Amino acid sequence: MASESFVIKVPSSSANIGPGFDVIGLALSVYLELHVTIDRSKPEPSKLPLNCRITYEGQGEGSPDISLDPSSNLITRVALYVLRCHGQRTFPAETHVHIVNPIPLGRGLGSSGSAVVAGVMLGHEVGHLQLDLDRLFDFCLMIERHPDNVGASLYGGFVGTYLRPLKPEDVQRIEIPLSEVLPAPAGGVDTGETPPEPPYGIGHHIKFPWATEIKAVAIIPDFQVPTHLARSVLPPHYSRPDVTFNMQRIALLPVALGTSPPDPELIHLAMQDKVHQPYRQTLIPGLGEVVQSMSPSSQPGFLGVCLSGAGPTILALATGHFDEIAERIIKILKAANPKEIDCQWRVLEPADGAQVIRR
Ligand SMILES: Nc1ncnc2c1ncn2[C@@H]1O[C@H](COP(=O)(O)OP(=O)(O)O)[C@@H](O)[C@H]1O
Ligand SMILES: N[C@@H](CCOP(=O)(O)O)C(=O)O
Repeated sequence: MASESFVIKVPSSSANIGPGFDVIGLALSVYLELHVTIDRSKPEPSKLPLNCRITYEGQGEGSPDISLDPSSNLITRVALYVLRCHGQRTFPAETHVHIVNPIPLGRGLGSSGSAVVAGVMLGHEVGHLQLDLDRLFDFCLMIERHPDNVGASLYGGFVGTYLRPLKPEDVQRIEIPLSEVLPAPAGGVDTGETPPEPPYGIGHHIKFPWATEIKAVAIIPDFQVPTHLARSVLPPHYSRPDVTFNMQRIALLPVALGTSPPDPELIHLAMQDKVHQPYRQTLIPGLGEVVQSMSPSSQPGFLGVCLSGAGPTILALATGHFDEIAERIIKILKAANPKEIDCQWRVLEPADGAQVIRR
């Protein structure tokens, strides 16, 4: 085959949906795309680093967050990890990856989870590896260590994710530091070593139904909250009443969001959380007030509200009156922020999982 081209399309996600911290995820209709071309027709060896050229358009274009060096870019580093676990040291000559990314970075809409899924699928496709989706999930989980956002982006829809009990030696393997899984820069000194392969069957998912009347209104402030920072403010231990509170709600949530017509009071109750949102309010001024002040009885069309992923995006679920809901939330966020902030908002739908499109 002289040349090959295909598109990898991966949805964004909203993780947690209130009480489902590190468990529940919803794939959303904003998509990261990789337009990949492999030109095998040139007789001489490729002069490209790692045989790969990256171009990029979209969120964060030109910023240091998005490297165009294949040994540093998150997507191509992840692809190289998958390839190297299968005895392939570089991309096939000459590989061009054009990234089109409308997912805002560091806002809690799963940009990094989508990038990891896209990277795993890229390695899988260019290496012609023939792995199934569950094995691809294992690779994603060696990098993004919580399964909710990558699970939603890989499998699509509204999902519950969980980690299987692993053998002691496999537990040690999934705790290998990220720096060993994805040495940076990947193309620096190539020791020729095979990186640590994921154990089989690390994660699992289950798809929940989603009532078609329910839309997701994403209110996206114009500042970033890196996920590692939003995780660092969480306590190491929780009180029994707080854990019980979340377990009671998480037992309701999939049924509440899958039942048509939706019951606004039940959904509002089922989206409450005491495990992560109260602690993250310190990073997202106004979050507490949004959660406490919005209710179905005072806001037509409104069902419930939560922090999207690690934030700062706020996700309201609603059946209508989207503009009024978004404007009310934006007003609260603006009033609570000491600095002037801007917010964009969008009405999104649940999305299908990651796909490879060949024409
Ligand atoms: N398409 C992409 N290509 C390369 N790197 C990306 C891409 N999307 C996200 N990233 C990396 O992930 C970081 C954001 O990750 P994170 O803090 O987890 O926020 P988010 O909530 O958006 O996932 C970005 O700063 C960037 O380094
Ligand atoms: N469960 C994680 C999800 C992080 O999602 P992201 O979209 O912010 O990357 C968390 O809440 O930390």
